[in-house]
Amino acid sequence: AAGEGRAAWLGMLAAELWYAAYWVVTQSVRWSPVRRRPFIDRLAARHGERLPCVDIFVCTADPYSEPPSLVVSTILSLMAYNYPPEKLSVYLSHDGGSILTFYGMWEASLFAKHWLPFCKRYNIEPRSPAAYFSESDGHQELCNPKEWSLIKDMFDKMTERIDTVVMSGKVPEEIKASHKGFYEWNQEITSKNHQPIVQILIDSKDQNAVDNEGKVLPTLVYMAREKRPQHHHNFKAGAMNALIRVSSVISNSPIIMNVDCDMYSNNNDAVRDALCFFLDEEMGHKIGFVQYPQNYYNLSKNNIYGNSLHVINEVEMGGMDSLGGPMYIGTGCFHRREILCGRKFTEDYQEDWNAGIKDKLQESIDETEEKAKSLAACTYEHGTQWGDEIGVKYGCVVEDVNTGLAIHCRGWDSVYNNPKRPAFMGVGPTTLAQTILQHKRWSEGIFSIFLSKYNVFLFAHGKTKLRHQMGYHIYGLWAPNSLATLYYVIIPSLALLKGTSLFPEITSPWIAPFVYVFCVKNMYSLYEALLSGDTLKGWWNGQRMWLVKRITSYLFGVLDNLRKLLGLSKINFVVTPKVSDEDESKRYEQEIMEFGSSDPEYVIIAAIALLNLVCLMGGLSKVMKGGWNVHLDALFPQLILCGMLVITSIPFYEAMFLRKDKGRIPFPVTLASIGFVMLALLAKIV
Ligand SMILES: O=c1ccn([C@@H]2O[C@H](COP(=O)(O)OP(=O)(O)O[C@H]3O[C@H](CO)[C@@H](O)[C@H](O)[C@H]3O)[C@@H](O)[C@H]2O)c(=O)[nH]1
Ligand SMILES: [Mn+2]
Repeated sequence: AAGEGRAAWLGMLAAELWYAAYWVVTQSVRWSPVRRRPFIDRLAARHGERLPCVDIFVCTADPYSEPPSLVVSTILSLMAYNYPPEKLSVYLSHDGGSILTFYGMWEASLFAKHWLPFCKRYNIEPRSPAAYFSESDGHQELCNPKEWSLIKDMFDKMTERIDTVVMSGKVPEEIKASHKGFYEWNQEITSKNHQPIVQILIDSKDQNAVDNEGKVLPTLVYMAREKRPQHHHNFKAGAMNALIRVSSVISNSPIIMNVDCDMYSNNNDAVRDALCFFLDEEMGHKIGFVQYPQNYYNLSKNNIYGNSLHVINEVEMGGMDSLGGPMYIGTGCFHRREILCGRKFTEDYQEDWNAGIKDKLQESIDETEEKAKSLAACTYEHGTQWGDEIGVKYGCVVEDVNTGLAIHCRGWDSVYNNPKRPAFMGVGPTTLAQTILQHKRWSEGIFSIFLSKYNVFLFAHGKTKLRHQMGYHIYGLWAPNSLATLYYVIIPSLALLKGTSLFPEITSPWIAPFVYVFCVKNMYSLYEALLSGDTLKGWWNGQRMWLVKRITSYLFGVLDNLRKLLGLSKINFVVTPKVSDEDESKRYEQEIMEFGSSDPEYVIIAAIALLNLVCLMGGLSKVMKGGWNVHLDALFPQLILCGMLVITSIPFYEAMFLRKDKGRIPFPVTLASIGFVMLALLAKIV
C-alpha cells in the first residue's frame, strides 16, 4: 500500500502495537491462577465460638433508584448470618438522608424478631427474605408449611407497607409516634442539606433486644451523615469513612465487611470463611482484606449487556490473587479496621481479635448517638488525614480500587475467596443505558488513577510485583483502549470503500500473523468464557458489548478525564439504578436490546454500525465491478473485518429500521447517525 493510504496505515500500526502491549498486560494474571478453599470446621475446632466481632456496612444513596424494600431484604440477610449475633453489628449509611429508608429500617428491626429465628430453625438459604420466598415458593418442604406461609404473609405485608409509604412519599403520623428516630426529620430536610442522623435501632447489648424466642439480636444502626451544600461529600468513600468513625463508638469491631445495598448475603458461612483467612496461623498476619466476587442474580441467560463479569471473577481475580491479591472492588469485602485506617504492614504486628465494644456502655443510647453524630459531621474531617492516609480514599469515583492499591502498597496482601455458592448476589444493570453509565464511571475512575500520582506503575513501584501492577492495568487501560478500537472500526472500512488496501494481501505470507492473532485470540476468549460459565451466545453478546463499551463508555471515560485535567468538570458519582419499568424488564428477559432515548452514545453506536454497512456494500460492489482477481486479494482482510462488524451490529440495524417497540433506536438518532456517516464519507478521511 505504498504511498496511498500511508497515514491510515501508520495509524493501523499504532493501534496494533497498542493492542499487543495491552495483550501483554492481560497475560499477567493468566500465568498462575489460585483458587482458595477455607475449612470452617477447623476454624470451629480451633476457636469454637471465640470469634472476633464483625461490623457490616451497607451503603445506599437514593430511595428511588435503590428502593427501601430492596435495602431491607439485604439488611435482613446480613443480620441472619450464621454467626454469634452479639458479635454482629449492621450499619446502614443513607446518603439520600430520606425518612423513607429509615422507615424501612424500622420495619426491618421489627421483622427481624421473626425472621432470624425462622432462618436459624430451618437453616434456610438464602436469608434475604425476598430471595428466599421467590426461590422456595412451591418447594418449601424443609419447613413447617404453616409457619412458612405465616412468615411469608408477614413479609409480604411489610413489603407492601414499605412500598406504599415510598409511593406516597410520607410516613404516617401514627408510625412516626412509635420511634423517636422519625423526629429527626422536619420540613426543611433535603437530601443535600441536613444534620447528621444516627439511630441505634437495635442494641444487642440491651437485654430487651431479643427475638421472639428470647435470643439476642445483632446491633442495627441507621446513619445519614451530615450534608451541606457548601461541603463536598465525596460520595461513597465519604459514607464509608463516616461509617468507620460512627461504628467506632458503638461496636468498634476489628473486622469490617462492606456491601452495596443491593448485595444480599447468599451464603451463611461467608463471615466464617473470611475469618479462616484472617485467623490462619501461617499467612493470616499478612492479609489486609478478603475480597469476594461481585455476582448478579438478575442476569438474563445470554448476558445480552455483557454484565456477567464471569471472566473477571473466575479468571482474572484468581490470577491477581497469586500476585499479591485481588483489587478491592467496593462490595463483598472484609477488611481489618486497623488496615482500613492506614496501618502499615510490619512483621511483628499482632491483631487484638478481642477488640470491640462488647459490654453495655456506661452512657445512655442517646449519649452514644450524640457522640456518633459529631463524628458524622461535615467539618469533622477538616484538617485531618481522612480520605487520604486514613480510611477510604477520596478524589476518585472508583474509591475502592484506589484504597485497595494503597493497602497493597503499605505491604499487605489480600485474598480472593470465590466459594461455589456465591457469597453475595446483587442487581446488575439491565438496560444498555445503565451498563454504559456504569462502565463509564468505572473506566473513567480507573483511568484517572492512571493519570494521577497514584499511577500504579509509579506509586506501587518497588512495593508490589510488576505483574501485580500489570494486573491493575487490565482495567486501568480500558479507557484508552477506546481510541485504538475507534480507529480500527472506522478507518479500514472507509479505506475499503475507497479501494485502498491496509493489510497484506491474502496470498502473501505476511497475512499469517493477522490470521493467527484473529483466530487464536477469539478461540481463547471463547474458551475462557465457556469455562467461566458463559454460554456460546453469551460470549458472542459479550464481544458485541466490548465493542459498544469501547466506542461509548470508555471513550467518554477518556474525554471526561481530559475535561477534568483542563479543569472543565468535577468528579461525579452517578448511582446505577436498581429498578427498571415493566416494559423494559420484559425486553430484557427476551434479550432484546434497549435503546429508547436519544442519548449521544446511541448516535455513536448507530453511526458506526451504518458506516460499516455502507462500506461493506460499497467495497463488495467495487470488488465485483473491478473483477474479483484485481481487488479481492488486497481487500479481502478488510472485507472480513468490515463484515464481522456488520454481523455484530445486526441488533443495531434491527433497532433502527425494523423494531416498533418503545426500546427501538429513536428516529432522530438514526437521522443524526446518517448525517455523521455522510460527513465521514464526504470528508475523505482516508
Ligand atoms: O454518593 C454516593 C453514591 C453511591 N453510594 C453507594 O455506592 C454503592 C455503589 O453504587 P452503584 O451505583 O450500585 O455502583 P456500581 O457500579 O454497581 O458499584 C461498583 O462500583 C463502585 C465504584 O464505582 C463501588 O463503590 C461499588 O462497591 C461497586 O459495586 C451503592 O450502594 C450506592 O448506594 C453512596 O453511598 N453514596
Ligand atoms: Mn451496584
